[in-house]
Amino acid sequence: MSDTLKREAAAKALEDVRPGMRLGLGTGSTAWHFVDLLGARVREGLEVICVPTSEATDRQARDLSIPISDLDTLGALDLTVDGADELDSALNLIKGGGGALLREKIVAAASASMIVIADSSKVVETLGRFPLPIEVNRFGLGATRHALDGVLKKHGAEGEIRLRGADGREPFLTDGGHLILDAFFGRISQPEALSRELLDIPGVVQHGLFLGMCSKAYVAAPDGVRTLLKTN
Ligand SMILES: O=C(CO)[C@H](O)[C@H](O)COP(=O)(O)O
Repeated sequence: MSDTLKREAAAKALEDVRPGMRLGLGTGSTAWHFVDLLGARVREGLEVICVPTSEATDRQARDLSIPISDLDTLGALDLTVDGADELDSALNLIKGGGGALLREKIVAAASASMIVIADSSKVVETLGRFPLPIEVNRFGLGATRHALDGVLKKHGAEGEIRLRGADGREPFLTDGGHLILDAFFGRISQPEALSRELLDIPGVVQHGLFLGMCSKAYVAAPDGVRTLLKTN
């Protein structure tokens, strides 16, 4: 997606921000634009308090003098604005392409509402074309992979599981010091069941399926920004 479209979706989400809000700040190239635009509003006098979902967003927000706090202090948030790798018409999401899924899910779950900003290429009929990021503990990786293989098979996965960043280099480590396994499903026809089965594996810390968490999405296309609302 072009930076212009990312910025347009981000600008639309900024219209939902009210003075005094406790905000969750997402991670990724689309969320970057939201934080950038928010920084400009804060410079103009908007008062908000924010919890970033990654070290990268934390740095960006601090550089822009956006007031930062944490969930230990605030406990709950009013709104989180974040990007997504895929979203369907029920506003179920795949997230974690940037590796921040654990903090993103903790922050979104602590928020009264979550808005996703994305371009129309991220909208899919069925989730799963984008490889599902699964955050796992380093300990017992072989056993975790073995258990995951069984879950992938049961859910008719079209592809395999890949350790992120492992091609000849050190594997990618999340902000929490965990590994990411990317699982190539092709299509995920039973996301709720899959979510439960993944979380039943002890080595799985969290996965990138965000089900029923997003209340609204701003989807940018060359002919404008569409608003999608959660229906149920
Ligand atoms: O989940 C994420 C990071 O963990 C991102 O929100 C997702 O990867 C989308 O990123 P981008 O806006 O760069 O396409």
